[in-house]
Amino acid sequence: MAQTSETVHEFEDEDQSFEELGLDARLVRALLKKRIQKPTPIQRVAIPLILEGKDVVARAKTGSGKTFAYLLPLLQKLFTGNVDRKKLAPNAFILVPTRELCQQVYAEVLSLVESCKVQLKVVQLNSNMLANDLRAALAGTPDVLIATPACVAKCLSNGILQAASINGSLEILVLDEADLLLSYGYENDIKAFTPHVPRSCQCLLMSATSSADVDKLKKLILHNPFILTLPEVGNQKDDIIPKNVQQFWISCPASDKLLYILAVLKLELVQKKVLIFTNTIDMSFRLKLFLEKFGIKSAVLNPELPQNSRLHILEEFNAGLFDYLIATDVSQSKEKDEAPKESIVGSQKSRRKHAKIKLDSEFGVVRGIDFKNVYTVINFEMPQSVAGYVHRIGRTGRAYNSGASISLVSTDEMDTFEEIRSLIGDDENKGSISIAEFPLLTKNAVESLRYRAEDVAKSVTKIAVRESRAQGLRIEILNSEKLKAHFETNPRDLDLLQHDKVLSKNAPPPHLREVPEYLIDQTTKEARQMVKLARDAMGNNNRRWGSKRKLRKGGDPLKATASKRPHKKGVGKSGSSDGKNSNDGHKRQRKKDSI
Ligand SMILES: Nc1ncnc2c1ncn2[C@@H]1O[C@H](COP(=O)(O)OP(=O)(O)OP(=O)(O)O)[C@@H](O)[C@H]1O
Repeated sequence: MAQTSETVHEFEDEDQSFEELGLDARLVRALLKKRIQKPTPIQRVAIPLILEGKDVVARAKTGSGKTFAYLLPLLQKLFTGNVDRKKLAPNAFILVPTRELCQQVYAEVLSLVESCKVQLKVVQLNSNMLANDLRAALAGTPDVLIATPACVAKCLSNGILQAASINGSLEILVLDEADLLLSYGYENDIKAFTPHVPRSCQCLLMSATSSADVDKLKKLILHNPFILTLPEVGNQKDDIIPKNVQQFWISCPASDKLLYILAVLKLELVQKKVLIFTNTIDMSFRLKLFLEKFGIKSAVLNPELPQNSRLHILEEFNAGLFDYLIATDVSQSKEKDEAPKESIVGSQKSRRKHAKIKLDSEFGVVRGIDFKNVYTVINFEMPQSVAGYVHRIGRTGRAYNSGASISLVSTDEMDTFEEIRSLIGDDENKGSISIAEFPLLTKNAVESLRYRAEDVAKSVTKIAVRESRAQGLRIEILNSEKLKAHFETNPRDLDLLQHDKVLSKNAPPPHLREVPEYLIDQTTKEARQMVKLARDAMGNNNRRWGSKRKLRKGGDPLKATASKRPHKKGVGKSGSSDGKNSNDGHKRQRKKDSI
């Protein structure tokens, strides 16, 4: 396919409104309902080009609003164009790498279509659906299809979608998270599909990083694309992480990671909500069990769980029903390659009886998923690539909200970390872009918790992990069935199930729920107080674009202290204890705006 490209460098008017970009009034109103007033830079450039019918390759940072950058003009074209009611295949295909993303994009499209009160049929398909269900979903030919490439390939090979129909109907094709599509193994699926994409079809390719894979896709699919590389994105190596995310790291032995994360969380040195990444499912459960002994409740998210549960966990976390989510990033672990693997449902005996449960190869929580209001991302285990790091950190600081990340780096992980650091940019002059040592955690603070942490860590044995993993899975399978039934009648009910249930057989001992004041040194107390003040100053709400509300200057303790390390004086002994544990008083509330 022909390959001429044009690069857009300048994005003049920062005050341009959605109307000025040529967006339909109905869409503008729908956005206002979501409290979205002003376009982001990528939206300012991409929307007019897409409305003009240009092929576009857009590369912009994580969380920069790429989804609306293509969705808004795509929907407008379908609203205002002459939709062919007799067509035999959808007019628009949106291909994404994971089911979670399918669901997320689907929900976004549906809410816009509903708000705009237009007649458009939208479906999402996944490759787990039976041929009959796929056929039923495609009956009456939807206008927009959201699916993984594997699912489209399956529909083609089963004759559920006809190549000729696609060729006759497809007007817009979007490859979202293009930097991922090939690494998720969809190359053959995409190759099976592209010959049927008509020459006239407008193709859009969205990505957060540039890579050989993106180039490959570009060559495979696009005609004369406009390549959008935002000035703020540029080509510099250090600019792929939003500037509003402060990155920190802590050096610690692998065997002390539980102790360090306990100190960071229990001493309240970071802001909530917190998203913690591990590389294996077992490690997620180990961490969950460990933390719950100290009264820190968390939910785990991994590819072993049924899809309903995964979606529900994401919804609940986004709605603010719990503050700590431990996500297994299988893209960074061997577990990905081991799928399908044996289930660990139940005991050894019952395990033999159970069929194998596959890890879901279309699972992905790291990339593209729009976690709402995550302030802190913690790499409990380091990702194994720079791209993995960028996408994990990109789960905070979304939509120009502020955020922070902390990577716990052991000696074994130092090489990877150095590589990440050199690619992300880590020199003195780059200020907040560099990955700084986490300044709020003192050696004393860590040591004060060592005895308790080591004691508890010993009790979280391999068997305990296995059992709780099996129990967690059992609960979620039950949940999943309930969810299925329940959501048919109450699609928006979030309160049915609780995903951050305690899995330990024994209730957490009361004395571990509180850290006695005498154990906390003065520096840590001050750091904790600063984090609390910052949280109060922000109302624990991250800012949105277009909002007049700004962070109080110097209100963020990490910014204030990133450059100066705390003095490591002796442990302050104070007999007083306010004994407050934010988890204990945590109220399960529904936050309306983030559903
Ligand atoms: N113009 C806007 N003003 C305010 N918020 C916005 C705007 N556009 C999008 N958002 C919000 O910003 C968040 C991030 O958007 P989106 O998921 O599209 O980012 P992304 O660039 O696709 O990120 P990633 O590369 O991680 O997938 C979403 O919650 C979205 O609702």
